[in-house]
Amino acid sequence: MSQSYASPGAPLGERDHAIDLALFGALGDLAMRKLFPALYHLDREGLMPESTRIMGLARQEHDVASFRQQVGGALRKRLKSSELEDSSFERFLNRLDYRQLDFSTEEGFEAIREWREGSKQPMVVYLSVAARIYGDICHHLQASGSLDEDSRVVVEKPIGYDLTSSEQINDAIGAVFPESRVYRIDHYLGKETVQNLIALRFANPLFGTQWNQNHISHVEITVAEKVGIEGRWGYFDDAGQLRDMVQNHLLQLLCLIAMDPPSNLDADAIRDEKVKVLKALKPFKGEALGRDVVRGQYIAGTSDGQAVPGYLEEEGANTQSQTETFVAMKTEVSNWRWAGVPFYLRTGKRMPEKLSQIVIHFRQQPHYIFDPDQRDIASNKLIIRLQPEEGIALQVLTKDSGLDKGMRLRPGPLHLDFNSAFPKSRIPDAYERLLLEVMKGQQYLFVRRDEVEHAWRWCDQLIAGWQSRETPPRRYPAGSWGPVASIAMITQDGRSWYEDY
Ligand SMILES: NC(=O)C1=CN([C@@H]2O[C@H](COP(=O)(O)OP(=O)(O)OC[C@H]3O[C@@H](n4cnc5c(N)ncnc54)[C@H](OP(=O)(O)O)[C@@H]3O)[C@@H](O)[C@H]2O)C=CC1
Ligand SMILES: O=C1O[C@H](COP(=O)(O)O)[C@@H](O)[C@H](O)[C@H]1O
Repeated sequence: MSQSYASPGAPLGERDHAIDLALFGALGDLAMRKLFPALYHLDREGLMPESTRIMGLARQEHDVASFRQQVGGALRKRLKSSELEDSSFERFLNRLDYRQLDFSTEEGFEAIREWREGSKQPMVVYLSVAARIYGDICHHLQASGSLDEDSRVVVEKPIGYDLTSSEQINDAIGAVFPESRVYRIDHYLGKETVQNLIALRFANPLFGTQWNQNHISHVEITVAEKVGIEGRWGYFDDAGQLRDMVQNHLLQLLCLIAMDPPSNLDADAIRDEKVKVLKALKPFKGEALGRDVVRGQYIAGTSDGQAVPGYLEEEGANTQSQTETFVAMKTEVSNWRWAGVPFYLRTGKRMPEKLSQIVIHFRQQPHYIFDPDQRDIASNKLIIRLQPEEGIALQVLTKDSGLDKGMRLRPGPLHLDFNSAFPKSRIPDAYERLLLEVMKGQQYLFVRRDEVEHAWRWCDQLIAGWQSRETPPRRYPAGSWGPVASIAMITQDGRSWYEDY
């Protein structure tokens, strides 16, 4: 069943979307850093109905009091003191319950059925654990009679390691939950600016008419991370930056830029269009692999002026690893709208700053009448900044002011900075929005099974190409913008990565 993107429902705070949330992996990194703070904010802002209950589940021994204390400590560490009002804090902690459980065996799952007995609100099962145990948990929930026809499941990325493993995981989830009740998280879809992309593209005729190969010369998507591996070497080294970031976040951003207008704002209408883009992504063949893709791995360098170790010196590292911590590539969406328009993607760990942005470069005027020396700057750019400061800027050309300047052009932004444009509204974290949509039963911000699988199909052919070539990743110092080859890759087309704002 598809869900409406547009239907606003009743006013905030009055909607009937109370749930019983069973949070598997409640003591893990994601739960403590992201999920509990997001749930707390929803509660504090009056978006969590009174009867909502939250059950934490994990392997460690805790009673309810010590679990609440642990979550309370995590909230205090992560939230501003102005966000921690006593009444909201107490109310939120009082919603929490805890059961110690080993997810790999059925024993103990009846505790969830007992917790649910008599409850009239739907259960949301949030699997904040490694994907390899999603199937076991779903099976045990069903076998213990804990589910009903309204129960939903939320699963984290990455779903699998390649197409085959993702199909196995999706089959195991699908044996218990129909697709209409599966919420696959890609937290980039919950970011404020990503939401705005849909509004920008489909509510502004100005862009609607220009959004194709006749008017756009190329597109850049950069997701640069300042952090390194953050103690997740074991997970990351099996994955690498392509599986960790490109397969999901960057391809989702690319889909939202490249997709055709959906016929309406229903979840499936949007997802159908995204799937068409994924199917049209050009595979890398033959020499394109060496020419259009750059893999990198960071070596020791600096971050914020402090010395930091290289990837192979991180805690727990295997010193022979060839895993990439950086990828840059040039790809194309092979369809009528985008034929001949390169999409340049790059993402890496230990880059100089945290920066996620999309830059749409518009073509130059067909006939140019200004100073020939300024030809390079003479094009419009639309810059969509996801983080750190969310905003949208349209770079336009005006005349440089001053009597001595003649008809000199000057690029300048028409700039919408969300923080200054809407100073009273706090920009919510992606997980707040996603959790609220799960509570409401809206699927438009979640990834459908076929999207995940088409994305894997495309990544698998790239990884197979890498494996057949056996080329080691190129080194780049921590604190730099990646291997020089990634700059050469775009320069060979007479372009450069956009680094101003
Ligand atoms: N952390 C992040 O920033 C991100 C995480 N994700 C995804 O979110 C999910 C969770 O990640 P993360 O929080 O980092 O993982 P963690 O390993 O930090 O947390 C997992 C939690 O699940 C518990 N657990 C694992 N196996 C069992 C079991 N068999 N029985 C009972 N409890 C178990 C762990 O308990 P114990 O500590 O006892 O092992 C721990 O509480 C993963 O799918 C990950 O890929 C996605 C994006 C970002
Ligand atoms: O999913 C992941 O995302 C984070 C980056 O997320 P952001 O919201 O901070 O941009 C990344 O560090 C992590 O490796 C990856 O698993």
